[in-house]
Amino acid sequence: METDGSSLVLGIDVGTSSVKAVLLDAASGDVVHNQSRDTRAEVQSECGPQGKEQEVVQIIRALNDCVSSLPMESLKKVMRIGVSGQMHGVMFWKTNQGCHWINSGNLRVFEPRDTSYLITWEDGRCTMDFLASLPQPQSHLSLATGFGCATIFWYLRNRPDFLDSYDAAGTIQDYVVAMLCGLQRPQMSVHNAASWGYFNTRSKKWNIDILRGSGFPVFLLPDVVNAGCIAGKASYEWCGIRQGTEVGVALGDFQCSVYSSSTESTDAVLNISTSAQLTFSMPEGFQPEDSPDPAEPVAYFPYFSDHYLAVAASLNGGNVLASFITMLSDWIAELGLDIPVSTLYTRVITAGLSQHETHLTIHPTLFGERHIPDMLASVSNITAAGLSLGHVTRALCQGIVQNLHSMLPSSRLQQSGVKRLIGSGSALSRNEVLRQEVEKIFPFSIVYGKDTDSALGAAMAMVKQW
Ligand SMILES: Nc1ncnc2c1ncn2[C@@H]1O[C@H](COP(=O)(O)OP(=O)(O)O)[C@@H](O)[C@H]1O
Ligand SMILES: O=C(CO)[C@@H](O)[C@H](O)[C@H](O)[C@H](O)COP(=O)(O)O
Repeated sequence: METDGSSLVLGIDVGTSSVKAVLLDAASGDVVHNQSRDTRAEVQSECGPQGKEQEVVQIIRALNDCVSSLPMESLKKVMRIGVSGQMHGVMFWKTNQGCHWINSGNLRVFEPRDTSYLITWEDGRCTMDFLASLPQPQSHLSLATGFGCATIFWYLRNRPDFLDSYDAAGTIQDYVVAMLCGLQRPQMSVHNAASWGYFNTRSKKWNIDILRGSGFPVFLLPDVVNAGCIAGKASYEWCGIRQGTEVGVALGDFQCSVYSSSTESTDAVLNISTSAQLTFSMPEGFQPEDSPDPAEPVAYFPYFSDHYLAVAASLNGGNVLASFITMLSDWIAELGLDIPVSTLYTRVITAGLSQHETHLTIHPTLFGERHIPDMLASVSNITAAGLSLGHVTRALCQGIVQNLHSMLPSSRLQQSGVKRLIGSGSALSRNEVLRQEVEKIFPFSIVYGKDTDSALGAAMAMVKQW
């Protein structure tokens, strides 16, 4: 990218709990501003507690608010926009009718129109029996519940009328790019296509024949392009960013968190946000085995320039702590009291810090794991002396880190040449107990990034021409 010393790149991350935005000075590589907003978008799913859905209007309002709170004079200098977000999920809309552009104060913003909810990566509606009834993908990645194609198959088999209302689909971040650029057909990067299932990362093509043969609505599959490509230009001025600004195809959030934080090939990245991932980069030329082992906790996801990342992607990260806080908050309310959630986080973390060790053992897999969906959470070694808030918080944080470590142990990282661990994600940066547990278990030097890592990675990927 040509820079004149005043060019800024906007990076956005549409996460499961919050949206983040950073402004990166393309010439110096400095972050000049950043913002985040909680989305609070979760809605009841028609599938009951197994379903995990989010209100798209709520997410986009948080995004508009987050971006427009950046300084106006800086937004006017934005030359490119990079977008990342929560992978695997799917939402639906109608071509050319997915949003309307409105005035909000003196700014132009877009509002979703007649879209579905976003069915997220946390969605559990596809049982093992249901997944076993689907055609075998031709991909090195196993299919799991919460993956876009599995969710579309679920609608096809259980609510075919639902799909009749739509002719376009994508992840939430693909939707954002499609709306910003007014795309006729959504585009999807190989990062997000791989996260939907039924995608072959070697040929970079959907398993069209297999899908079509099972009656899958293949017209809903976005056009796939390489990560790092430009998807189009902003069709309107947005939050003060000028019309015509280039917008990159949406990227995966975990690839972007690695891109912003890992500087050496011998780095591993541990990201804890709503979910958690431990990942390192595979050497150039690495190609995964053609077919997956469903019991293997480490998967290989496409990165940039035909590289792969080995990743242990846990479904149990900050969401486990958030569930603990919700449980406490509900109990407190039932007892007739009221403590704000932010105060609960602070007090719980303070209590955990005062308890350095515990014999209490919490296996925290409230949400199962993709390689063992039926293994739920458990607590053991409970003694009367180990019931304080400090013991429980310490054991919970220890459990989250140990669970991830059991999926990708230090020994395997060392054998792969890892020498340093980079910690990222706001659940980690805001929780010292979690950081202490990371430092106890991993025998590497550890460096912490900032909580806008994926948004920063999305911006950095747009500075570099892939
Ligand atoms: N006040 C807080 N203090 C510490 N941790 C928090 C606080 N609020 C939320 N969290 C943690 O941060 C997680 C969400 O992180 P975030 O980076 O916003 O997620 P995402 O990138 O998935 O949108 C929550 O699941 C929770 O564990
Ligand atoms: O499952 C994977 C990768 O396979 C995930 O880790 C991937 O990064 C997803 O986007 C996350 O689960 C959601 O990200 P976040 O909102 O927790 O940051």
